[in-house]
Amino acid sequence: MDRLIIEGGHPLNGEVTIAGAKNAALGLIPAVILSEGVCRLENLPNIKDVNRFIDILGRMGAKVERENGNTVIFDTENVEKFEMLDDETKKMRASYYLIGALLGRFKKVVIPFPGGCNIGVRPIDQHIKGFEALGAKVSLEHGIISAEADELIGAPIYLDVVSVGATINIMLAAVKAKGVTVLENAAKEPHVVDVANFLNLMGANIKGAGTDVIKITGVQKMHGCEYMVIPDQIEAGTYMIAAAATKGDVLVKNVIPKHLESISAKLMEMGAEIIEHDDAVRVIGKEPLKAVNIKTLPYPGFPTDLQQPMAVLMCMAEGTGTITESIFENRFKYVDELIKMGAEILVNGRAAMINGRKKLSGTTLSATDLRAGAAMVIAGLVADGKTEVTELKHLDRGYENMERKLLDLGANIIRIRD
Ligand SMILES: CC(=O)N[C@H]1[C@@H](OP(=O)(O)OP(=O)(O)OC[C@H]2O[C@@H](n3ccc(=O)[nH]c3=O)[C@H](O)[C@@H]2O)O[C@H](CO)[C@@H](O)[C@@H]1O
Ligand SMILES: C=C(OP(=O)(O)O)C(=O)O
Repeated sequence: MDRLIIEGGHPLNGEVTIAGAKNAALGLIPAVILSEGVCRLENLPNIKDVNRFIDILGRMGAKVERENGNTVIFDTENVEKFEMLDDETKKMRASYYLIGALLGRFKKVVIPFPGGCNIGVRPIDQHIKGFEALGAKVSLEHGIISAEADELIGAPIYLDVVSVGATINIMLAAVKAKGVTVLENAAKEPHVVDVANFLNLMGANIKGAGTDVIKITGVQKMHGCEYMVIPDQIEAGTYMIAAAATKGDVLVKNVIPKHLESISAKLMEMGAEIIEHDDAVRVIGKEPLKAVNIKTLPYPGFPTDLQQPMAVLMCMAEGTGTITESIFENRFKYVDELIKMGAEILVNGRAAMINGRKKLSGTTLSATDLRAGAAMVIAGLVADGKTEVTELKHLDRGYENMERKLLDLGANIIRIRD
C-alpha cells in the first residue's frame, strides 16, 4: 500500500490548478446512460472513483474513448446491462446513481448497496422514497438493491432530509418519466446544478436546480452533447486551508469563487487574507490565527467535506474553537490520529472542541477516510519533523495528483509506492 512521507515546516507558495469536481463528475458519468447519442465530458478529475466509474460503464457495454486523462467520450448505445453486482460497484458511494440512470433507461436495475467513506450510517431511504413515488418497486435484500417499474410517472416528492445523492438520483430517474416531478427540500450544492445543466444540455427539462424546489418535466428522448465539469469546491478549499495553515501565499486557480464563499468567510474570520479574482482565489496565511466556531451545513453552508482540514487549521489558531458536524453522525474518526500528533481536541457527540496553539509533531497516521486523509496531509505539512500517511486508497479516491501539486507549491512530500 502506498504511503506519503512529509517533512513539515515548508510554507506553500505559488499557484495550484484545481481539477474537475469529484462529486459532480460522479453524477455526470452515469447520466450519459440516458443519452441516445455520444457524450463528451471534459475536465473529469483523474482520480480513483471517477476512473472506477468510467470502467464500470465500459463493463456495462458502453464504448469509452479516452481523449486524454481528463476528457472521455461515451457512447452508451450498446449498453444492455441493468445488473452490476461486482466489487468495484460496491466500493463507491456514487454507484447509487446507477439506480436513477438505469431506471430512467431500462426501468430496471440491480446493484449492491453503495460503499464510500465510513462516516456514518448513510441510508438511502430518501432515494428509495423518490423512486417509489415515481412508480418503481424497490427492494433491499442481502445488501442488493433491486428496482423495477412498468412506467415512471412524474410525482411530487418531498425529501425529509436535504440529500445531495437523493436529489441527483431522483433527477436522473425523473428526466424521462411521464409528466412533471416536483422535488421539494432539494439539495442546492454546485454539483446538483452541474448535473442538472448537463441533463438539460442533453435535452432534459429541469428548472430550479440550485434552489430547494426542482421541477422536472419528463422528455421522451435525450441526445449527446459536450460538457465541462465544474471545478472541485472541496479540492479548492483543501488547498486554501493548507495555504493558511502553512502561512503560505497560494493562488488557487480554476475555481468558481462563489462556491467557496463559506470557506473564504471562515478563513478571513480566522485572520487569513483572501483576494478573489474572476476564476481564482489567493490565500495569504497570517499570524496569529483566531479560533472560530464552525457548523457543517448543506450548501451554501460550510461543507462537511472540509471540516477535517479546518480542524487542523484550528490547531494552529489562538484560543478554543468548535466544529459541529450536522450532516454525518460519525465524521470525527480522524481526531484520534491528530491527537497522536499532540493536538488537543475533545469530541463530544456531534461537536469537537479544539484548543489551538498546540505544537503538532510528525508521526505515522492512518487515513481513515478521504477527507481525513486530506487533514492528515495538512497536519504533516505544519508538523515538526516527519509524518507518514498510510491507507492512501481513500485519499486517491478524491484528489488528483495531490503530492505533485504540493511539491510544486514547495512542500517536502514524497509518495512511497509499496
Ligand atoms: C458521492 C458524493 O457526492 N458524496 C457526497 C454526498 O454524499 P451523500 O449523497 O451520501 O450525502 P447526502 O447529502 O445524501 O447525505 C446528507 C445526510 O442525509 C442523510 N440521508 C441521505 C440520504 C438518504 O436517503 N437518507 C438520509 O438520511 C445522510 O445520512 C446524511 O446525514 O454528499 C455529502 C454531503 O454534502 C458529501 O459529504 C459527500 O462527499
Ligand atoms: C464522503 C465523501 O465521499 P463519498 O461520498 O464518495 O464517500 C467525500 O467526498 O468527502
